[in-house]
Amino acid sequence: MELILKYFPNLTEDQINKFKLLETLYQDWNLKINVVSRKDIDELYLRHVLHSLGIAKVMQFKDGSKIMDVGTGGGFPGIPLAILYPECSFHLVDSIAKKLKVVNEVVEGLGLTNVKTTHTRVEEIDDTYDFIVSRAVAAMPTFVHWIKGKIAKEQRHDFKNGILYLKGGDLAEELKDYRTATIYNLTDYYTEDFFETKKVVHLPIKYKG
Ligand SMILES: C[S@@+](CC[C@H](N)C(=O)[O-])C[C@H]1O[C@@H](n2cnc3c(N)ncnc32)[C@H](O)[C@@H]1O
Repeated sequence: MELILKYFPNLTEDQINKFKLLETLYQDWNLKINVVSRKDIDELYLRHVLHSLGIAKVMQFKDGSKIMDVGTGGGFPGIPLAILYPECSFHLVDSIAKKLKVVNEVVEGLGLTNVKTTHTRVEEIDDTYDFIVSRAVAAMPTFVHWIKGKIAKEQRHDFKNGILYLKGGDLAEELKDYRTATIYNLTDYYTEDFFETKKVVHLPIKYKG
């Protein structure tokens, strides 16, 4: 938890309590339904919470923003972002029901009122969002295809509406067809070795009505 405060020192009491409670909730639920690997649960704050919040280091969501987390799995990056941005609404989507069971329990345990979850493939979602966030779900071309038509028209941020994807490694090949993509190295914000190869990719997506 100190790790979170090191990089996000202005959290409210309520946010601190929620971040603290995450560990207990994930430990309990992970025993029943394994959604986070054993190694990762021991380093929940580094590998999951801080990593998810990397998106918030790159850009800040304005109050009232609508965000979808595609392939949220156990709730990452959606849950940590929902704690950080209580005035934004988050839609967490996954095609595997048992993962969402854990997410729903965590959302309830935290008392988060700004999160909704849907058990479906993202292709079936019929709504629009300011931003679509994700981690470890699909290569960019597939992902872009899936989220077609799901980006809102109205621009409310300096960052253009689109995708904010947590990715790692060499992205040159994967992103070669996306000239408008910008890569942000998380090492610019975090000093822990874990972030050495970790990045946030921002890909603006044009609204197609
Ligand atoms: C490797 S896990 C990553 C989970 C989480 N984002 C994380 O980083 O911890 C990938 C997740 O994407 C989900 N997924 C894959 N394709 C999907 C699709 N088309 N629509 C919704 N969820 C999908 C899977 O069910 C799985 O839970």
